[in-house]
Amino acid sequence: MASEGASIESKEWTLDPETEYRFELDPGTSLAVKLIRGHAEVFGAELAANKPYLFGSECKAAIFTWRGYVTGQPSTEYVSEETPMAAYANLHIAFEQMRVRALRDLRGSPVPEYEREKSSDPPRVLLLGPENSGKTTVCKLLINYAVRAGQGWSPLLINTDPAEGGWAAPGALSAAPVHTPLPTCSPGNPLGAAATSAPTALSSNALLPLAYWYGHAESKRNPLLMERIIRNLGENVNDKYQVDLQGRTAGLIVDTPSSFASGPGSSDERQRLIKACVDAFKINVILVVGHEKLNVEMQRTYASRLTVVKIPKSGGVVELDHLYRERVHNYQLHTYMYGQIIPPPPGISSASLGGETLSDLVLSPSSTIINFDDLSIFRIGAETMAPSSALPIGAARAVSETQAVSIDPAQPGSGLLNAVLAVLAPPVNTDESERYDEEILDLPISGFIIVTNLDIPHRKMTILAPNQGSVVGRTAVIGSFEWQE
Ligand SMILES: Nc1ncnc2c1ncn2[C@@H]1O[C@H](COP(=O)(O)OP(=O)(O)OP(=O)(O)O)[C@@H](O)[C@H]1O
Repeated sequence: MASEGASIESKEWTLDPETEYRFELDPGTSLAVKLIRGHAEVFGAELAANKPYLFGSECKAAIFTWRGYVTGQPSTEYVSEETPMAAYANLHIAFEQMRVRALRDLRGSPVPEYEREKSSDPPRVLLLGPENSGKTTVCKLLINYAVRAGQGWSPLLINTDPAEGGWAAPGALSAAPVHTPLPTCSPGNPLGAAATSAPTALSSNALLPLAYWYGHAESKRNPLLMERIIRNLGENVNDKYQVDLQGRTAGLIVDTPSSFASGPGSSDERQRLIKACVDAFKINVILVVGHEKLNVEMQRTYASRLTVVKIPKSGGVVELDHLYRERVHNYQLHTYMYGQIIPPPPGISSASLGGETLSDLVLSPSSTIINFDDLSIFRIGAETMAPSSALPIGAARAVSETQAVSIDPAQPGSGLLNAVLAVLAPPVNTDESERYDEEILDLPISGFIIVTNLDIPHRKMTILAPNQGSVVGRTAVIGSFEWQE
């Protein structure tokens, strides 16, 4: 460990093979990491040598390495010799073999005798686990290893955790083919940046996600809507695979919310959502992260038709509390509008964020005044909604969970001020006879806006959007997320 100059606190760590340096950052602090010698990776994304990498926005992560050099002041830092990386690497090898068999089958190449009995299905993996079990991290790791395998795989990463945000704002469920390793530098961009909110010339930003708007952080708030979105994502994935046969061989990985594994919601609801994922994405492997009961439950339900594997939880996964999760939602919305801004620690002038130059990641949103009538705004279901199972026997809902209710911005209590709105893509089919009542639920998101001011007397509102594109005539949907700068 060595100190470097008066203004910065720097330390040098020498790590043994298969150990990791773990850190947790406090609000407002950042960390720069430079690899001096050997190989190192952050959740599967390799670090280039002699190049400072920045981490910020209360990032919690680990660098799995042989030799490193660290500058900054993490609130918690330590080296761990106990990691489940060997088990995760074995999983990756098994998935890689499945991909190779799928590609061989597609190309009609000869199959060796000892592999004749094996299936030629690519890995389509569902990750399940309780809160803070490291599901998202395992997904990222497995995707990054696949991308780095040098075979040109672009597996699909599907995020069904509405609290995660993924490539869109929190509240969205999304899917994207991943071509380059996903960086981890801030929880504001947990899965790397999407091309829709950042310059497309950057390699790690070339992600083009398909996203649907759920609008809430908890999946139990509107399970019917969740299920519908999962099925919509599944249909799109299957349509893609119909025409992209080679892309199909890379497989897919589905991250899920912790409420699928445990929690207060009813067990039937959980099971229904898991089944929706299994069916929609034609899952053939379920990975259960460190949860014995869920593993047994999944073995009982699915072992006859697919593989269920229990995998160890990493001791490095940090217990994230409610307040931290709220701050992360704010970071995500800020990042969506303004790009990824992390001031480097004192003494560090040139650093990169997940491999990209700092200045390339800054965006300037635009604030525009529009008329109330320029935008049709809807809410899906009622504002406060008890689950159907909690209604008195025989009682029916006034507004169903999947009904789109129009919102009048002029009404006091519309809930629009500071609300995050998802602007939906226009329907592909403009033929009136083909329109249907719940069409709005099946339209993907084209972007997000925030209502920053309401001028009811003049029937005008101010909106903040990441670009200057017009939203006049578009349809937007509100959820339960709010954001203020
Ligand atoms: N080995 C590790 N060392 C340090 N931090 C880690 C490690 N693995 C995961 N983390 C951190 O722990 C936190 C929780 O991990 P992650 O988001 O993967 O869990 P999860 O099970 O998906 O969470 P959720 O409860 O939101 O579903 C994240 O901030 C992640 O970066």
